[in-house]
Amino acid sequence: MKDNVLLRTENMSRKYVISDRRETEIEVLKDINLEIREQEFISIMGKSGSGKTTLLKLLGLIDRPTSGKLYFKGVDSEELRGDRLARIRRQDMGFVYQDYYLLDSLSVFENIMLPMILDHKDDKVCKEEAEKLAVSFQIQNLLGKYPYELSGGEKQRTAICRALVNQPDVIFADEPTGNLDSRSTEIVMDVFSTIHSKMHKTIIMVTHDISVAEYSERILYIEDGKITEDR
Ligand SMILES: Nc1ncnc2c1ncn2[C@@H]1O[C@H](COP(=O)(O)OP(=O)(O)OP(=O)(O)O)[C@@H](O)[C@H]1O
Repeated sequence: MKDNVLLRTENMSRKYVISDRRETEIEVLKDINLEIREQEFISIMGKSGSGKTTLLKLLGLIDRPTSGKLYFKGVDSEELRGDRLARIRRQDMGFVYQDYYLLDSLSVFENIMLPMILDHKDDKVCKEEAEKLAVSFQIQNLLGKYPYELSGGEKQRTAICRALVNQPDVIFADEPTGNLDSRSTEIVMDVFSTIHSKMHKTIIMVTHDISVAEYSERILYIEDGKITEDR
């Protein structure tokens, strides 16, 4: 529901140990305090290596903080493990990446349905939901094609349909326009705007492109692992 807190962090940090001779520790995220509400559209910006993807992975429960707290819908992420964590990631969250990660051996239709198939949903329901999304994002004429036959923008719209098919609350996107030309970027960002304004999803997106970030309502800037601006 709009305005409910979806994700909250308290002094969340992430260190990595680099396996050189001295086992050097680097602190990639430092004491992040953040509240993200349902139905917000947020961009995370910052220089290369500033910690954007690390933050996205922590918020998407792919990685874990090394200290501090992260709460998803009020539940301490430390309590989320095993089947419960896998279910949340499959059903409550959708992921979109710069490189699409579509399976070339499956058709566009099968790629979109994949998360539902993995969730053992009814065949007819899978097909209906995938078709509905394909129509919404104007790729219904591509359903029988294979990913290697698509343009970058078409691949990304397929990946977005796949991320939405289980009707998640939140979409995490890591540089979703990073491989696209300006025309395809515009089409894909219009899709994200629709997902936000008409489908009422929360969107958390990493981008280094300010014109892409301007589609969102809130921009977080990260510098050396700290949030330096939140506007
Ligand atoms: N698994 C890991 N082990 C060790 N260091 C890591 C690991 N993952 C990331 N890092 C380091 O953490 C820092 C932040 O990485 P991150 O990928 O979050 O940056 P980013 O802001 O997304 O960068 P880019 O814009 O280049 O993708 C970098 O210095 C990176 O080398």
